[in-house]
Order: sequence, then C-alpha cells, then structure tokens
Amino acid sequence: MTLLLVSVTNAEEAHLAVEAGADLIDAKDPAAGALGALTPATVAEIVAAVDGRATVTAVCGDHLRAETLLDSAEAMAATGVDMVKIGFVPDLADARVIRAAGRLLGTRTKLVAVLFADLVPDFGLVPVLAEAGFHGVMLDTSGKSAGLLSHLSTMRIFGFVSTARTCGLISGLAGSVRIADLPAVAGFGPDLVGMRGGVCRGGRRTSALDPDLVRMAAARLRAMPCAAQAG
Ligand SMILES: O=C[C@H](O)COP(=O)(O)O
Repeated sequence: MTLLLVSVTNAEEAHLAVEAGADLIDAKDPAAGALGALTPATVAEIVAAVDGRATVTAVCGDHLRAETLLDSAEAMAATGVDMVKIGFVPDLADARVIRAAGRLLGTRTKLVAVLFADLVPDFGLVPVLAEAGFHGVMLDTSGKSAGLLSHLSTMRIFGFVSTARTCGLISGLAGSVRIADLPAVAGFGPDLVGMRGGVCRGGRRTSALDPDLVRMAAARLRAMPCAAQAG
C-alpha cells in the first residue's frame, strides 16, 4: 500500500503522528520553507521519540547551494535518521551535486531526492539519482499556495512514478495534499504520500499537527489498492 509520511516539528508531534498511524516521520521546520531544516539536536530528539516505531526522515534545508547542502545532509545523517531528504533546485543543484551527495553519503544512509513540481522539475535526473546510489525520489512543491496536482499534468506525474520505479527508486508525492486528495494522489501508485498542511489545525502547515487528521489520512490510504512498500 501507499505509505503515509507526515512532517513534524518536534519530538511530541513525532510521537503523536506515530500513534495516529503515520508510517514515516519527516523532521522538518515548515516555517523555514518547503524543506526547512530543524536543528540536528531536535532531529535526534525525534529519532529517540519514534524509537524504531516508524521510518524517520529529515530534510536538509531550502534552496541551499551545493556545499551547504552537503554539509547539512551530513549533519542530518549523523542524527541517526533512516533517510535524508535532499532538495534539488534547478540552478543550485544538478547532476554534479547529486553524484557528490551519493559519494559522500550513499553508503552511510538512505538518500531521497526532492524535486519541485512548481520549479520546472527535470525528470531526466531520476536515472542520475539511481546511478548515484539514491534510495528514492519525491515530488513536492516549493511554494505552498497551490498543490501538486495544479502544477503538473496527470501524465507527467504518472511518468515520474513509473520512471522512478523503472530506475529502482522508491517514489513519493507531496505538495499541499489534503485528505480529500489522497485517492487521486495515491492513485498514481507512489510508495508514499507526504503531508503537513493537510494534517495540521486549520490546514496551515505552520500550525500544530492534528492527530485526528493524521488518523483519517492513514485510514484513507489503507483503504486504497496496493503499491510497492517503502522503507
Ligand atoms: O514532505 C511532505 C511535506 O512536508 C508536505 O508539506 P505540505 O503538505 O504542507 O505541502
């Protein structure tokens, strides 16, 4: 089945999200951007709070230049998370940076690249990610005023998921996904769907996590037909 990734800001939210049925806990500061990074200390607290009950991922920061991106990825890998998510923004990060990240960290942790649906994503990078040793690739949105489905055609999203699968990568879809969107988003067959705003009070990604919404999202996904397992 398609797994539910929920972005959390601290250990308490991580615990609530796991209890409510999230499969992956994603350490992130939504107030600092689409891939806003928490401090390594907070990420380590989240890892401890999850205590092996779910896969833990952490993001490295938003719109970072190559050197800063790699330093941050290394710091996040050292916290003990299961996967490190690295955002690749056109002009700031390209195939050279992907290969550098793979060399630096590919043997130490699972790497998941994030491409942005609203920043002209280059799906030609997906095979490069696989060759560089990445574990997975996600599509998210950099801006949060419109969701994933309003930026790319269904054909392109299907193409993304199927290219990732052909290359042996797990795939994820995110970007202002609401609970009502889950059947459509999971229908593309990704391994995971990522949510923050859609499971927060008032639908605002910078508000507190609402465990009841996480529970509803997890139940909605479990009722959907199966895709490959992430992990
Ligand atoms: O990785 C998942 C993201 O945190 C999704 O955030 P969002 O649902 O607010 O766009």
